[in-house]
Amino acid sequence: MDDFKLQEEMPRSALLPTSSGHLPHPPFTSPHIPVRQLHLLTRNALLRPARLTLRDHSSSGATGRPLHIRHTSLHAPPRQSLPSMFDGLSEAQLRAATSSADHPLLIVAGPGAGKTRSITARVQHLLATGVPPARILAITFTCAAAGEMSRRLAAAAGPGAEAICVTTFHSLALLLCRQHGAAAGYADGFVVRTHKQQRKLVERLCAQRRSAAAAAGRPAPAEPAAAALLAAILRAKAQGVGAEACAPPLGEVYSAYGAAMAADGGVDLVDFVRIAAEALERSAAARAAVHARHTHVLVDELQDSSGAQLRFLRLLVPDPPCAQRITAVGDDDQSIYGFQGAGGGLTHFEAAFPHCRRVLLEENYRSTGTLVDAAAALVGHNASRLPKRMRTANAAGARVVVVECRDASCELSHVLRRVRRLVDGGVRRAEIALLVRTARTGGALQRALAAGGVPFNTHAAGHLDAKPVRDLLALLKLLLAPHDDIFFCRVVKAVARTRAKELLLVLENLRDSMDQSGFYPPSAAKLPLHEVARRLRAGWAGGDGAAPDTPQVSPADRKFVCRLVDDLETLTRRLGSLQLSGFLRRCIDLLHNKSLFHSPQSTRHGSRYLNVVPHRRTLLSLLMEDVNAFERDYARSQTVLTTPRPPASPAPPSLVPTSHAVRTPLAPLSPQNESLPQITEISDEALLAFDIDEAIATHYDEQRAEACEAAPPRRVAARGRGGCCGQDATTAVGATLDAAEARIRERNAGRLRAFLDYAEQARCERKAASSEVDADAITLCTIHSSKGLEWSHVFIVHMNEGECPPRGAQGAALEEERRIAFVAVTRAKESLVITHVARESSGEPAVASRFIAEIPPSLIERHIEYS
Ligand SMILES: Nc1ncnc2c1ncn2[C@@H]1O[C@H](COP(=O)(O)OP(=O)(O)OP(=O)(O)O)[C@@H](O)[C@H]1O
Repeated sequence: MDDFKLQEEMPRSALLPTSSGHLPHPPFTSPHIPVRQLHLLTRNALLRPARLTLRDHSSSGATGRPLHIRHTSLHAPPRQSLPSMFDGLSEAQLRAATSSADHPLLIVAGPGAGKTRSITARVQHLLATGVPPARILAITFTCAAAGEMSRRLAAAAGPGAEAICVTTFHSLALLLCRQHGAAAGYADGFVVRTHKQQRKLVERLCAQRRSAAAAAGRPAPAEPAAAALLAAILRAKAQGVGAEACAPPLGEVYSAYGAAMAADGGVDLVDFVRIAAEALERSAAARAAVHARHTHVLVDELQDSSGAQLRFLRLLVPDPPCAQRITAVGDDDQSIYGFQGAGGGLTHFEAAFPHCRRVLLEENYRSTGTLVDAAAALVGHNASRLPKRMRTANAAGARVVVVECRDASCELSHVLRRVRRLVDGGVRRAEIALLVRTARTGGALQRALAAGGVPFNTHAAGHLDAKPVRDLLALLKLLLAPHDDIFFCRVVKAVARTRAKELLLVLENLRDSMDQSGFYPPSAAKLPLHEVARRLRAGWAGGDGAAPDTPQVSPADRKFVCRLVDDLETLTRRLGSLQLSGFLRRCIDLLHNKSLFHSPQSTRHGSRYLNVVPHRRTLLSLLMEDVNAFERDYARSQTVLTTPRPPASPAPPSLVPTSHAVRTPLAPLSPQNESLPQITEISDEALLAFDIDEAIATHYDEQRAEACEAAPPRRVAARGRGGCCGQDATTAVGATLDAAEARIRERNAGRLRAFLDYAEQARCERKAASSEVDADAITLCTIHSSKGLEWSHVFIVHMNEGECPPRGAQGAALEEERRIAFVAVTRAKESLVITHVARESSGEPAVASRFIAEIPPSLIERHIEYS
């Protein structure tokens, strides 16, 4: 074979297809190369960032000879010669994937138009053009979407994709808050309040307002329910609207809510993004670090971003004249989180990045022609939307089946019959989905499916919502925030069970009396209950002054308090020595309901905690799946979101077991110890495998001897302690181990905090991890949870006025409801069945959803089912 060689230093962009899909004229030299080899060569150039020389191994053995490429053969731009990562992409998708990275790019696409595919191809394109994976930041809205994107990238781009930071808005903002929150006035140790805690706070504030009104002789203020007030506050926050801009009573409660959260050191999910944005706005150093770390940003599902998220996003990218390398993809017709303050993401993006280029993807690859037409007609009734024309080259397929059922029970049996018919006809259960607008209908369906023995998965399930898990999370939070009474009370309830209420009352009374007793140092602020317990325990043990006079504490309670305080201290110590999964198991051992972690997840019908039937996994195994998923993301986020470390130094003689890797040095030792081998910072992998208690117990003497051997004899002699195991050396090694333990504990605390943040976000998403999905089961989920997914056969159940849309929806709210219905319709690939009832369970006549009437009658096949 002739020798061929690529021109060295040729820009790889020269190998990329132009916007028309043609390969550009290449700056190659020399004669002949077969098209197949050219294809390979081009693909290699795209996939390998390094300079490329192709060698002929056919004749010359291992080293091979450099190959030269025939110039003319590259002129031919046949589609089949395009690199495989672009194979099958449409012209528009190709344009989206390969458009210049130096400009902001907005990909606007309809459902099933291949957004996910295009954004994955764009990442591949960036990698192929030499962008290091660690410089790429991909942001999604949910943990589940982030997991899906990671999987797709790994499948498409191989191991290199591991280093890409795929994260969610919340996770990224949280991490930046923890790292740079001080710039916005927030300490690292802030506590993330759960939704329930937020609601309770609003309830308390409302109660205070009522009491204040009663005390002043005024009538009680007329206020919406606490849940509605909280939703309004969170929505306003997400939209960047302050309390001062809201009318009473919302503005007043909002302002009191903010003050109470700040006093408490708590934040809610909306706060992260705001705090992170404020930190980036105020700290040029933080901004510079983020810009240097991530040169290319990609955002999926942009339509779901709120004003606060857009502001945050804008700060992740440098100002012009620097290149603004950001790509966002979204569909305004699928914006269904307006109730959380999202909306207008696409137009806001174009305003934030004025030089943004736009690519439109209109072809639907998912659904039949009939379904595409039905969906387009439905959403066409919305006034506020970007102009878009959905089309498909797919076959017309069957008409949409609309079934009017007598009532809810008739509807459920009808749906079940149709599902069975599909399965009996050979359809895989995994290809069927039942979509509902509300969890109430979902609960009824769940009961029907369970009673009918039909296996199903539900994306509304949440093992993180199970009580034992919430108890465990409270315990973990208490370890990180021992001053927090909310967590302490929950832990006491989880550990002491029936005695908890009385015991907490005793502790609260003791706290009140502490200042007067003289036994305890007076303090202006209330002592945290955990601190009260700790002081009691120390006093009873005779360690902290005289034993307190506490006749009101029964011997059993006293024993309980001592044990609890000791256990919490032990766990805090163990935090410095155990990997996360092991640590969680130790914590579970403390809870009275620990046996529940080892039994299969139970079913709770009819509530938002819908469940999977049959399900053999235990709560513990589900939790450990979360831990594993978290560990994968965390390890990656730590390497890609923090400042690069200096190169690893060779490991010195180790003071820890040799299996535990060691890296860069810790803070210098004190002068008298300086010649001892230094304990070094322990790597993440070592942290995972390292139990310092065990290490100290098992290896201390051995390590001490090693350390002393390593110390220069001059030093030991100078100390005059007569040998390598002298006091100085022992103290030095002990101090060094202490320092290492403290450092590991600090890092593990950071990891635990990040895990709690992760768990809270996953819980809020109310989405089961995809690993929970049973492959041979149909899917039952809310329409919101179905976003981004697709099935061959979809049922939308209970499409009635009052359900979809809910009662009273009008204007923007009605348009959002229509988009929700649109999302549901566009999940189907082949068939869609919509059911509604003629009579409510109360006996009242029911009305079919107006959205059904907005689908052209020619696309509908109607049935009536009253049997
Ligand atoms: N160029 C293409 N040729 C054939 N099939 C395609 C193409 N692009 C995408 N698809 C298929 O179309 C379906 C929808 O793709 P994808 O999930 O990426 O769309 P999407 O725009 O993210 O959809 P949605 O927003 O509705 O969730 C998938 O089954 C995908 O494999």
